[in-house]
Amino acid sequence: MPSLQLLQLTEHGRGLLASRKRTLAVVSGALVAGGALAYARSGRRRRPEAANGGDDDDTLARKGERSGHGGKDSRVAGTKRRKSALKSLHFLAAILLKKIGPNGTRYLLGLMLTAVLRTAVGHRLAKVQGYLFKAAFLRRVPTFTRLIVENLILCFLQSAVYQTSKYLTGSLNLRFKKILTDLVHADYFQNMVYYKISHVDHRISNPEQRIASDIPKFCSELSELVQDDLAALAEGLIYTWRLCSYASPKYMLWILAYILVAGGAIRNFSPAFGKLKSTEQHLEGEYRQLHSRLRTHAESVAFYGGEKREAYHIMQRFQALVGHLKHVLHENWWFGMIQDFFLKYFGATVAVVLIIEPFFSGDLRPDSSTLGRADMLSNLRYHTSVIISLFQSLGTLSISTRRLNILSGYADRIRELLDVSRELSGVRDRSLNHNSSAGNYISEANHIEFSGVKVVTPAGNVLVEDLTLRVETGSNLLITGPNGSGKSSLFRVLGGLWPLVSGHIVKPGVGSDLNKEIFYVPQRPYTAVGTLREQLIYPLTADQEIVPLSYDGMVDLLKNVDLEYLLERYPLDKEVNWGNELSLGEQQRLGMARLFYHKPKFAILDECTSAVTIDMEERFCKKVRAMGTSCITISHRPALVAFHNIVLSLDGEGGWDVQHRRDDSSFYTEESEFTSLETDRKSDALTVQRAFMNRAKSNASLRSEGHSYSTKIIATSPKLQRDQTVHKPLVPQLQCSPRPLPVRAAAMLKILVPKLLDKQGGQLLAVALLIFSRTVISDRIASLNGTTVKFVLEQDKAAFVRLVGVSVLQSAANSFVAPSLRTLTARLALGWRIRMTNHLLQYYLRRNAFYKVC
Ligand SMILES: Nc1ncnc2c1ncn2[C@@H]1O[C@H](COP(=O)(O)OP(=O)(O)OP(=O)(O)O)[C@@H](O)[C@H]1O
Repeated sequence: MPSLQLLQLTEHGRGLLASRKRTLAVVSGALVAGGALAYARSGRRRRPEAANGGDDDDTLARKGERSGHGGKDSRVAGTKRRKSALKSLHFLAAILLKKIGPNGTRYLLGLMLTAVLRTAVGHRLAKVQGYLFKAAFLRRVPTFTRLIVENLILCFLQSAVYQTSKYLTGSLNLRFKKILTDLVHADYFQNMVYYKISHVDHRISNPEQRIASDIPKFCSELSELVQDDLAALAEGLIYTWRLCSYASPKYMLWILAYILVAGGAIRNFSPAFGKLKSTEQHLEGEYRQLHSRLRTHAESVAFYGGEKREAYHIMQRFQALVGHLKHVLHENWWFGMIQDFFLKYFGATVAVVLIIEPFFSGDLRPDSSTLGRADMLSNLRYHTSVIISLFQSLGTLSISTRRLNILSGYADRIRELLDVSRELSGVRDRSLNHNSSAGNYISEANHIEFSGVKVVTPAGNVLVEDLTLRVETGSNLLITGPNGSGKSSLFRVLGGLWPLVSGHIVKPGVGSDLNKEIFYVPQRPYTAVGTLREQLIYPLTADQEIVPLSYDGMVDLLKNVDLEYLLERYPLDKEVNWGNELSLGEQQRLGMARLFYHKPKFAILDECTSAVTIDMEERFCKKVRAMGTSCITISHRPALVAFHNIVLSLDGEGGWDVQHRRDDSSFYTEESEFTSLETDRKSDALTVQRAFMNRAKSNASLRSEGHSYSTKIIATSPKLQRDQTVHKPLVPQLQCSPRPLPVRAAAMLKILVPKLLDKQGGQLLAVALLIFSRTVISDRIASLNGTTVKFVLEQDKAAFVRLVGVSVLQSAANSFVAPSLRTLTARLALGWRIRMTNHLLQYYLRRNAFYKVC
């Protein structure tokens, strides 16, 4: 803004200005025309893209956006969507305010206080800087020195208050994050909602993205908005009061009128930023999910050699994300031009008029004396600060709608997750209600009983019809049937993972987690990352143990399943990713040891011995029996029939039958009333049953031999001498000798800008050109401000009006250059992201690198 130095503009300078004005007008016109042409072209380019179709979410989202400009229906739908998103924002804001607590309240109050302090310090600084102008003009050195010292102190205070305000904003952000994350977790970890969301409900595609990314972004943007708006409110109020007290209130009214009209006009153009943000987060989530899937199934993909297929899938998702990001950049670009023009640059011209007007005809008009000119400079400096601060604060408040719009995009996704989680966490409660009108409920008893239970998949396929079966404590049930007949699904219903659609279930431990009384051992037991001890006591944590598991206890448990060598291989406190390091058989044996530790009343063994030796399977069954635990075993192995006194056979088409072992070891049959034609699947089930009957006899003779074949082999084999020395890893470790910085920078540059004349190089040059244009325009604006002061001193109204015209042109040029620069920089960043991703994926998906790095 005005400076003393600029007062020294000469006649020659004015001449130069006149010729430059023409140049500037031509350049501005060219830039605006170029911008309009580029916009029209990019709009045309996008249309065929959409016409080509592609059913990805991005295209759909864009279709939705665009159709919003067309049909009335879609406009109504757009308005409804926006309203619902804003409702979500209100909903979350109400929760945050309710749960903010004393600490959060302190942060909020602190932010209010710092906002007022910042304004007060800023106001005093504006005054002091005005006095500085006056002291310099009158050459009063002692006053000037005192003011410089005060100015320095105020600057320090301002930076201290600003940093405090940043700290408080960060703390408020953390508080918000904690409240929302706790709230989501409370339902998400209740009643197996985390399972139901992805396996049963399917309304929410990637909950982890919403929890780990949407919540932090929402909280960070909300706390920033609170800080900015509080500061803007404090500045708005204080500067309005000041302006009205030393000049006329009409200036304030003009500013307000301008901001309201400009803000209203901008709002009409605004794209649905909330929806765009929501789609962006959705696509980011899908892309990340594919990467996590690859990590989880790295071994299988590597064995199949499926990296090309995976790369294709990942790149497809990445392309959808990039397409959407480009669309967002485009929307930001054209909207940024309109917003910047009205609120920043043309607003600045209006501000200049409001700053200068009282010096031509108002209360601040200078007299011709030296003191009068000095006063005028001082007032001009102060008045400029007041008007600019008022414009800025009202501008900040008026763009809050746009920021709220973006926030509502996150809010909608978070609220959706909260609603679905809450709904799913309440499902169990309905079936726990004994007076359920539907007649389906779960109640407590010492045994397990199914009465008229129907098992239906989330897709609606009936697997078991009207099952009636009772398993007393002490008896053991074997469940058999062809693949996909619903064996595991029966326990999904028993455990409450799938809803009980009809019938009555009785089981111990109702209302608590499945594992308390009924312990589930799956085929691939879940092995959490942690120490060996943590695997054995899972899902308990050390502080939940009633009697802590001692080292000797661990040795006993592991000896039972021949895994004691793990104690030698892994130090006790070493955290290991057991799922990656143990074979399936070892993992199954670890799962058995876990069962021995928990000693539940009932154990559901879901093909949990499929990968261990027959000998180990027998030992396991005997041990479980000796523990007094009743087994409900799902298995295709006929050998296991000897350990069970009930066999339930499912045919996968709703039918079932139960065979009870009599004391004489023969079975009698109890069939379901549900009969169907003798299909292939039914005959499969019969074959399995027959095999059970035959194996039951042969197993009895085998058992009489005392020792199994494998036991003999193990007994005669020499004992393994375990070498205590530490072996060097056989897989070569990555050599990480750090390369010098210039070499790394050169390598990075080679990836990011391989050629100066390609697309990225061109963008880089365009950014440089735009930065240069911006500097030229800023320089012109600075000269213009100086010239303005000169015209005020000379009271040359005609020259001032001409200058305002030039200022409008400069504003137009700037409102093209600034958003274009932002967009181009963001496009450059996106281009580099694409390059880096392609470069990394090329190596990551080659020669099974994705498997090796895990
Ligand atoms: N989340 C789900 N949504 C829809 N259908 C499912 C879901 N989970 C399982 N199913 C279907 O339910 C059927 C029964 O599955 P289940 O896992 O109970 O079979 P199973 O008898 O244990 O088979 P297997 O012997 O192969 O382990 C299968 O056809 C399966 O495709």
